[in-house]
Parts: sequence; structure tokens; C-alpha cells
Amino acid sequence: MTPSRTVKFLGQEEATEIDKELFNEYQFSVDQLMELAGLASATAIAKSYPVPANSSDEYRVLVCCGPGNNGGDGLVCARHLQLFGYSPVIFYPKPTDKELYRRLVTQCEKMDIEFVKNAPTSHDNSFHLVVDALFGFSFKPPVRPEFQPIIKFLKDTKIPICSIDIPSGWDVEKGDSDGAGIAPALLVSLTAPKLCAKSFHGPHHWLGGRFVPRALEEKYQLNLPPYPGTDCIVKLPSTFPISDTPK
Ligand SMILES: NC(=O)C1=CN([C@@H]2O[C@H](COP(=O)(O)OP(=O)(O)OC[C@H]3O[C@@H](n4cnc5c(N)ncnc54)[C@H](O)[C@@H]3O)[C@@H](O)[C@H]2O)[C@@H](O)CC1
Ligand SMILES: [K+]
Repeated sequence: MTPSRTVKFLGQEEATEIDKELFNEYQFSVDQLMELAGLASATAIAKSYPVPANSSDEYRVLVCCGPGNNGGDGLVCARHLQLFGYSPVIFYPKPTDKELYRRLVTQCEKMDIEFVKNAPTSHDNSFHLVVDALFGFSFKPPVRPEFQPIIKFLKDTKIPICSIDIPSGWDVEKGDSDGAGIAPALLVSLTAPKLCAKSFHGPHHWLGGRFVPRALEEKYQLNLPPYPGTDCIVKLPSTFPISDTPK
């Protein structure tokens, strides 16, 4: 029988296990994978929402960063977006007091990327795009009170939202089960899509994080689609066939 080539959707536990294995067994550092994750995210955004040629207007992108590694991906993504010609503005309400994060913040500050203190309101239409890098696969609902205003903004805004790895506030496995969550237009699934991605109905679903060693891919039967050429992202169809569901 021909082996199935349908991409696997990961549960929360399996995503954590793969993450640990990348760091402990394969000896990657967080910085390395975060740089590739952030670059993949910025690339997916640039492919889906290119800066219009010959436009003299700033293409403003609000990048909302959370306290964990998903937020770190957001800081890296903001830096690459600026290099790609966008004008990112960062909202980072709970900066993480660790050297890695302090360095990421310094890099952005030294590149003149603005940090804003206050959560935007739904009336704020000064941005072309919003990047959601608040929570990734370690999120446990419900959203704690300090992050509720920014989640409310993401739910109310009409600006297209680009979510990194998980649409923030969604259950990592059940997704947007009651349809009351944020509705991103773009999702970049990192390493492999998580089960919640089955509830994603936006027009742009990308796979990024082209750092998975072949043996790890085979061990977890990820069945990743081939990345074209040297690209760091590959488009996933919105209704990608599902191979299995973890028990
Ligand atoms: N293995 C991979 O594929 C890689 C993963 N990366 C990123 O790392 C993410 C996972 O990062 P982490 O494990 O640090 O965790 P997350 O960034 O998913 O979130 C953890 C943070 O969110 C807070 N949090 C959790 N539930 C909350 C709630 N209900 N309300 C408010 N705050 C809450 C936690 O206190 C913690 O500070 C992935 O989703 C991905 O974006 C990349 O950086 C590198 C490679
Ligand atoms: K996110």
C-alpha cells in the first residue's frame, strides 16, 4: 500500500514532546529555531500581503507579542518585516526578563522599531495588518485578565490578523469550538499544524519552520509536504487532508 502523505495535525502534548526533542536530543538552541520561525512568519506575511510596489505610504504592521516563545517569534518576525520594507510597531505588554528576550528587544529598538505601551482599540485603523504572536502551543485557556483587552481587540478589529502557530485564545486541540474566538486571515503553522488548525478557515495557511530533521519527521510520522526549492515556507490548502488524530 502507498504510505499516506497527508500532513499530521499535532496534539498539545505531542507538539511539546517534539519541541523538547529538538532542544534536548538534537541540541538546537531556542535562538536558532526562533530565528527560523520568525523569518518563516515574516516571509509568509510578505508573500500573502506584499508591500505595494511604488507606494510611498508606510505599510504599518502591529505585532502583538506574548510572554513565551511565541512572543519571541513575534519579535523576530517584526525585525524581518522591517527588513522586508514594512513598518512594524510592537505591543509587548509583559516583557520576559530573560537574556534572549532582552536581546531581541534591543535588536528591535536599535533598528528604530517603535514599541507601544497601550493596547489598541477597535477604532484604531492606522495599521494594515496585525501579527498575533501572543500564545503558541503551550496556551491553556481561559485567557488571563491581563491579556483580555488585546484579545478583545483581535476579536473586534477588521484589520487582517496573521497568527503565528496558534490563533491566540483558541484551544490548541479543540480550536475555535464555539466560533467566538479571533478569526485570523493567515496562519503560519510551525514544525507541523496543531489540531486547532482544523478550525482555521482563512485564505492563507502556511507551514514554516524548515528545521525538522528527517529522522524526527519519520519518528512522529509528520508527513510534511515538500518545501519548494530553498523556500522556508510552503502553502497548505485550507482544507488539508487530515491523517489522524492523537488519542
Ligand atoms: N518547536 C517548535 O516548533 C518551535 C516553537 N516555537 C514557538 O514556541 C511556541 C511555544 O512557546 P512556549 O512553550 O514558550 O509557550 P507559548 O508562547 O505558547 O505561551 C506560554 C506563555 O503564555 C502564558 N500563558 C499560557 N496560558 C495563558 C493564559 N490562559 N492566559 C495568559 N497567559 C497564558 C504562559 O504563562 C507563558 O508565559 C510555539 O507555539 C512556537 O510559536 C519557536 O520559537 C521555535 C520552534
Ligand atoms: K499566536
